[in-house]
Formats: sequence, C-alpha cells, structure tokens
Amino acid sequence: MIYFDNSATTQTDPSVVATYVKVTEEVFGNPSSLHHLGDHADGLLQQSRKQVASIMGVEPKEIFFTSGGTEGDNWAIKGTAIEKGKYGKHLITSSVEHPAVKESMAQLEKQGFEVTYLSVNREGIISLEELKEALRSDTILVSIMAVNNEVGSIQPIAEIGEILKAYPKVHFHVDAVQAIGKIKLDLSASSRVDLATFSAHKFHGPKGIGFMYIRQGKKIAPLLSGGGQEFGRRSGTENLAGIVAMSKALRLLYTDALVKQQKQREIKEYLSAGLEKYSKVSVFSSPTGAPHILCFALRGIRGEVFVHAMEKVGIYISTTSACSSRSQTSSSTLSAMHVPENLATSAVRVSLTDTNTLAEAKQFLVEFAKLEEQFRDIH
Ligand SMILES: Cc1ncc(COP(=O)(O)O)c(C=O)c1O
Repeated sequence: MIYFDNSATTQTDPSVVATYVKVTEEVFGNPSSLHHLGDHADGLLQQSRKQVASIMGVEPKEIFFTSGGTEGDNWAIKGTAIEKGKYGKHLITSSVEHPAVKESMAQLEKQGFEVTYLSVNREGIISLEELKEALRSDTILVSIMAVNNEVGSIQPIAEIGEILKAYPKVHFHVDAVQAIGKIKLDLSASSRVDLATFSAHKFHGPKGIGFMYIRQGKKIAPLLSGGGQEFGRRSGTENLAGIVAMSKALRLLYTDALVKQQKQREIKEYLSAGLEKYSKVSVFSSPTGAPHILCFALRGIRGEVFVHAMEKVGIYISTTSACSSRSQTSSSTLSAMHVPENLATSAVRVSLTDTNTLAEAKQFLVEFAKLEEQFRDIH
C-alpha cells in the first residue's frame, strides 16, 4: 500500500497508540476529582500542556485542548463574534478556507454579521492590498489559514500580522491545521497571531483531539459551557489519553522537522516534474507552496475516477479534499484560483508525510503512466 492521503488524515504512530492505551488503562481518574487519582490525571494533563506550549514556543496558559480542527475554527470565529459582536459585526476571511471556517462565517452572516471573503491569485494566495482595503473600524476578526488543505498554498501570515499591528483590537486567527510541522509557524509576541487552530490526526496523533493557541489577554467567548475545565473556557471532561498521545505525536513531529520537510519537498518536486511531462496534466500546487501537498488534474478524467483507479493498484490519494470528495462538488479553492470548472472536476490531491519515500513516488509515476495510457485509449 502507498498512502498519499495524509492531508485527510495520517496513520496514528504506533508509539502514540501505545501511549493512548497506557493512559486509558492506567490513568482513568477525572482531572477535576479531588482524590489522588484526580491529582494524577491532572498532573499528566498539565504536563502535556507544558510540553505542547514549549514545543510551540508559547506559555502553557495559552494552550487549550479541543476536539480538533473543526472545533478550533468554530471556537475562534464564533467565540470572537459572541465576545466582540457588540463592538463590530465585520469579519474578514479568504475565499479558500476549510469548510470549518467558511461554514462558521456563513452561520454568522445569517445572524447579521458581515463577512468579506478575500480573493486569491492563481497560486491561491490572498492580496495584502485587498486585505488593507477590507479592514474597517467595525472589523473584529481576520481569519486566514496558514496552509491550504487542497493545493498547499502558503498565506503570508507574517505580513498579515504586520498590517494588523495597526489594528490591535482585531483578533487574528490562523487555521494552522495543515501547516504544523510543514512550515515555520511563529506564535511569538512579535507575530501578532492571537488564535491558532491545530488538530492531532494530521500529525500521526489520534482523531478527535487538538489544541487552540489563544494569546494571553485575548478574549473569546466559550462555546462549550459547563464544569469550567480548560481555565473556564472550554468545558467538558478532558480527553486525557488523547491529550497525552497528541503531545507525544507533537514531540515526534518536531524531531528533525526540517529534514522531514525537506524530504517531503523532494518527493513533491519529483512527482511534480514527472507529472508535468504529460501534456494533459495541469499542476495547481506551486513549487513554493507547502512541501506535502500536490494538487493536479489529468484533463478529461474525473477526479473520483482517477482516485478509484489508483486505489485498485494500492495507492491512496484523494480528490481535492476529503470533505468535498463525498459530496462530489468541485473544489471551491480551485474555482477561487480561477481554474475552469471542467479542469477542477479532474483535480486530485497527493498529500505526503515524513514516512513517505521517493521509492513510493517512483511507483506512483509508474502506475500513473499505465493509467494515463489506459485513459488515452478510452478517449
Ligand atoms: C485546513 C483545515 N482546517 C480544519 C480542518 C478540520 O480538522 P478536524 O478534522 O480535526 O476537524 C482540516 C481537516 O481536514 C483542515 O485541513
């Protein structure tokens, strides 16, 4: 099997699974309980928070455990709207965000908020000038993803932060789900990022667990009210096994991260060069994009047909995103990048992780050549 669908999810690392099982079996106490079983669980919870914070270069009190990327995005956006809606009702995002952002924005629009969707260029990148023009006195939030999940475009987060330094009251949220471990992420005081969303299953951690970075002093309303866990900001009994396992996965992710990124970039470049030899192939991912995502189309062949043909030879890829593939809608990211509809419906995504190899990429190209020939005959 060749698994090239790592932006949909990654295989949980066996040592992370072992940690998850061990904590589940041995530390079943509720971190809120007063007895020593509770203390033990709470100790492990705070230790994980410290570890995550230290790896991310932030303070432990700035890390909040969530159920993953969707919750983080919803919390950042709706939590800001609830908290700051009395000061302004305008939000800014891009036209290439994950549905967790887009749909949260759409829900707020129905509640009377106004949303500006920044356009992107052919590489999927927003214009800083357009952002500057969009900012208003009633803007309360700018939410821009660091790395796009469909084509891997990298947004200019540092430059957006520079612009937002003149707007200290505007919250700046970054969906960093596809960026963690793949590009440099700066959450330091000078970065101006207030809120950032992360999800463990994208870096070999368990599904259903993630974390949010919330800069100290920045207020967003809780979405989950209840027993006051996570410093009173995200209630619900903590998924301790998931949290400890995620912090282990994060440690592994950041061990030799640069070497791993470089390896993925080499594989992406190798694949891209191999595919571009075919006149019927269009590559949508920029060479300067994230190292792990390569989106392309074989003209005339629908994405899902291509995905299933590859599956038959043991290679797992996806149409542009796992979310849009079941609904069979063409990618809104590609249409925002002005890719014509007939080409967008042929788009597929190869997404890599650090365990992928050049040998797998070679095998992919061998199978691609066979498929291309087969489809050529059909046409
Ligand atoms: C950019 C981005 N944001 C958010 C999410 C949602 O994360 P989760 O699957 O943890 O809910 C994903 C998942 O694909 C993603 O790629």
